[in-house]
Amino acid sequence: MQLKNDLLIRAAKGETVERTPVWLMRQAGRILPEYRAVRESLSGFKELVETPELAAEVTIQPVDILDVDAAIIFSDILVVPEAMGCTYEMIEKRGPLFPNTIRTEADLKKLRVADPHEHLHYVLDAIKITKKALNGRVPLIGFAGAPWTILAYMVEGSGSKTFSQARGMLYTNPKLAHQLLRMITDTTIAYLKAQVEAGANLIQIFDSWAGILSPALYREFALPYISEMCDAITTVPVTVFAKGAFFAMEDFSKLNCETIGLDWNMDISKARKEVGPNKTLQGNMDPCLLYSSFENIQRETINMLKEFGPQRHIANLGHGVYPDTDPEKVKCFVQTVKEYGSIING
Ligand SMILES: Cc1c2[nH]c(c1CCC(=O)O)Cc1[nH]c(c(CCC(=O)O)c1C)Cc1[nH]c(c(CCC(=O)O)c1C)Cc1[nH]c(c(C)c1CCC(=O)O)C2
Repeated sequence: MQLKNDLLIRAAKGETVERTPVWLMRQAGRILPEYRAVRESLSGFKELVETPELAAEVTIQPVDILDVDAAIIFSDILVVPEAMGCTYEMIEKRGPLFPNTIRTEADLKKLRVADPHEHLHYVLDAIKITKKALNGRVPLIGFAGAPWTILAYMVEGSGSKTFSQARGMLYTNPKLAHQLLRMITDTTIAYLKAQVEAGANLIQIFDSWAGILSPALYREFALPYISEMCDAITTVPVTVFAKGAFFAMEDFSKLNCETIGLDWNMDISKARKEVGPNKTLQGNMDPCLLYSSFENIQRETINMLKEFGPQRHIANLGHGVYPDTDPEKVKCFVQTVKEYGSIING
């Protein structure tokens, strides 16, 4: 189906756009009262993720309410470990918890390379329902976690400031780490291909814990698997967002992907030099700006647009929007990009 608003796709491919496209990581979720209303009627987060009609509904909410240029399918990166046989619980106000972590050869033996059509059909169904309901209004983004970030949760068993168990495994049992990364990568490639088949117009890979690895570990345990994933997705643009990986920008320039996401720690002009002219950059406003006044949001957003320049930029935050952000402030960010993104282009 022809997209009515294809700014995101054209910007990703480096085609000329009349205005910078804008969306927000974690736009579907707790910032919206409409999301909380759907969520409260259910037993928990997982029920929402696993009920395709409801996942589709909350996917479309930010398109209607925030007026963003893309939808991102409502799901989680943790559905992949679950499909592999390592289930998680989402504990209210605390985050994910894996009752059975993967730390030994015996743990690994209990896992499988998942078949997305068998074990992740609910996400594929949600994509199909969303596409139909969107009727081409905006592109739909599919996503998955990068293998290192998924390993981090499977080994650690929960969120952590240091992920010391997971990072430790890279030194104490690199062979086991590579075996696990292999299984995650094979599962994720099949899963992303199935998302594209179901209708995803662009794929984003989230490497949320990239920044806790040394450059050497990142090159051994993270980059090769991301590179493989980029090579495997050939029919839609791919975005790689590796939070904190300022040290890997030159490596990213060689990836077979269209867009690199930047967090707010990264210097825009330095990243542009290192990534080169042939990739689109996405980001990178500090989510905390949205706690500030409307005037500040406008001013800083315009500064950001000027720094990135009119082409090969997708406006976004440098990480997911924080749950206690006022949706009116999000709208201000989106509207500022929409207004000034064309003036700067013109
Ligand atoms: C690391 C990571 C996770 N999940 C995700 C990442 C990568 C992005 C990042 O770095 O933030 C990705 C994700 N999670 C969710 C989405 C939905 C789509 C969107 O971006 O709008 C996406 C893209 C929904 C969610 N995923 C989660 C919620 C909150 C659960 C709720 O509704 O109660 C939502 C809306 C829960 C979740 N999921 C995860 C954690 C650590 C938590 C708990 C902390 C938190 O709440 O943010 C794992």
